[in-house]
Amino acid sequence: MASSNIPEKTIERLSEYRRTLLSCHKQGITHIFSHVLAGIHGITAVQVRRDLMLIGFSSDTKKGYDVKVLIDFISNILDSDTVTNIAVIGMGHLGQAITKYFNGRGLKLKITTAFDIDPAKVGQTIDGIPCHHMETFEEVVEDKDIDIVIVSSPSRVADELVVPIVNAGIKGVLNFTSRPLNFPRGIVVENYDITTLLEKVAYFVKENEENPTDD
Ligand SMILES: NC(=O)c1ccc[n+]([C@@H]2O[C@H](COP(=O)([O-])OP(=O)(O)OC[C@H]3O[C@@H](n4cnc5c(N)ncnc54)[C@H](O)[C@@H]3O)[C@@H](O)[C@H]2O)c1
Repeated sequence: MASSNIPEKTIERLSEYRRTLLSCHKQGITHIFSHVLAGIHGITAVQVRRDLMLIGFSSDTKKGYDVKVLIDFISNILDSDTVTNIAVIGMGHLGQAITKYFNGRGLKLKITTAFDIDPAKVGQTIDGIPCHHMETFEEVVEDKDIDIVIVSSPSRVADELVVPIVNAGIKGVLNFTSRPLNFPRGIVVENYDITTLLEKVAYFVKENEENPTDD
């Protein structure tokens, strides 16, 4: 996906660790051992320590990691200095669900804008987000300083969105349609196809049933 010294899977785990750490911090927990963090995420303590070593974090004390220090350390790696503005393309069921879920979480990522073609949605404010027509995509992206888009349009129109996204200078795309999208180098893209993921789960369930293990 992106060019980075830190592997993609580690980045995903760092984001997951941070959510756990934030929840600990909220509960007043000040320290956490690597094996506890590992247990919560269903991985080994070695994996947690390896991930944290990769980002240069090594202040494991007798009491475990300092939760607040680790949150700040991971945030320095994951977050930009400023808020990153995100737009949703296709403000239907999924687009609205993602917006509701995501905003108000105090992250450095914020969905600020939506695009659609439905006259009933264009010009409206949906869940606090103004919805613009796709025809105005390039100018609105520039005006609202949008860096990332979430594609939740119908799959059949996903291909048509590639050129406008590139032309508008979008830097990252999270695509939820069942149509995998490719972009020129330099644009980070993650295709999240729920059917593929579900079929993968079902396959391994079948495998487990056919070849049960003792543990
Ligand atoms: N709903 C889910 O749980 C779910 C889960 C995983 C993936 N998906 C995928 O997400 C996508 C959206 O699903 P949904 O259920 O929200 O559909 P939906 O029909 O509720 O929403 C699609 C929205 O996209 C808009 N749209 C149509 N053409 C457009 C265009 N050219 N540019 C911008 N917007 C356009 C429509 O007006 C509508 O508001 C689909 O590709 C679907 O396969 C949906």
